[in-house]
Amino acid sequence: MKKEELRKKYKEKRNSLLDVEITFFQESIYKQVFDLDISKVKIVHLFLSMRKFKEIDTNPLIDYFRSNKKRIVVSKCNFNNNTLSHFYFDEDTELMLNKFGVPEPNNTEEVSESELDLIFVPMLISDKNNYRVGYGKGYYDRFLSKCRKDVPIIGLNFFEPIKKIEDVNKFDIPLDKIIYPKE
Ligand SMILES: Nc1nc2c(c(=O)[nH]1)N(C=O)[C@@H](CNc1ccc(C(=O)N[C@@H](CCC(=O)O)C(=O)O)cc1)CN2
Ligand SMILES: Nc1ncnc2c1ncn2[C@@H]1O[C@H](COP(=O)(O)OP(=O)(O)OP(=O)(O)O)[C@@H](O)[C@H]1O
Repeated sequence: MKKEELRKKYKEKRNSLLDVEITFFQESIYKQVFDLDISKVKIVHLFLSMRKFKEIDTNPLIDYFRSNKKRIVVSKCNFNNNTLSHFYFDEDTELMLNKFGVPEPNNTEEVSESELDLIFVPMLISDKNNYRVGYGKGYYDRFLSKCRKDVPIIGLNFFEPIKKIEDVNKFDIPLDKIIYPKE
């Protein structure tokens, strides 16, 4: 299937998940994140969920990384050119919802892509080659192209990867790992 069709299909699938399913799936996803080796990581980039679209709640992961003395970085959307800028998200950082419903930090220090040591990315679906489909504006493809090449990029999703996204393009960057509910 192609991205456009996959976007529609997986938006619908996610919307129809029950709260109990989401809770169950998230527990499995969190456990797998807690098993990652983070000994060399200082700065973790995470997304803050669009709750209206039933994205994975990343708050427990933020708590986990903070309690392990990692600094958290989150993004702000630049709507004029579909790029992201990145800012520290500390315990006292205020958040405001942007026009997409994504929480964004207010008045904190900007961080360059090269400083990030571990990156978690949202998605609608991925395939067995670790390519992802997002909301189709290229925010994450532009962002990931600027990160250090040694940095693990980990996708989080409620759904198992499909066999193949048919219309992968030259901007698509494959992820290093996809975490989805298992066992
Ligand atoms: N939590 C989270 N943050 C993220 C992403 C994400 O998938 N999840 N993104 C991943 O790339 C970027 C945001 N991408 C988005 C692209 C489109 C829409 C969206 O709602 N589009 C509506 C039209 C909204 C409008 O223009 O007012 C639509 O397409 O119907 C939302 C987010 C950056 N931040
Ligand atoms: N690094 C880049 N430089 C210029 N254009 C890009 C880059 N990455 C992606 N694009 C463009 O952005 C558009 C959206 O890309 P794509 O369909 O892969 O989005 P997506 O990965 O589903 O969405 P998102 O990254 O927002 O979650 C495409 O037209 C693509 O050509």
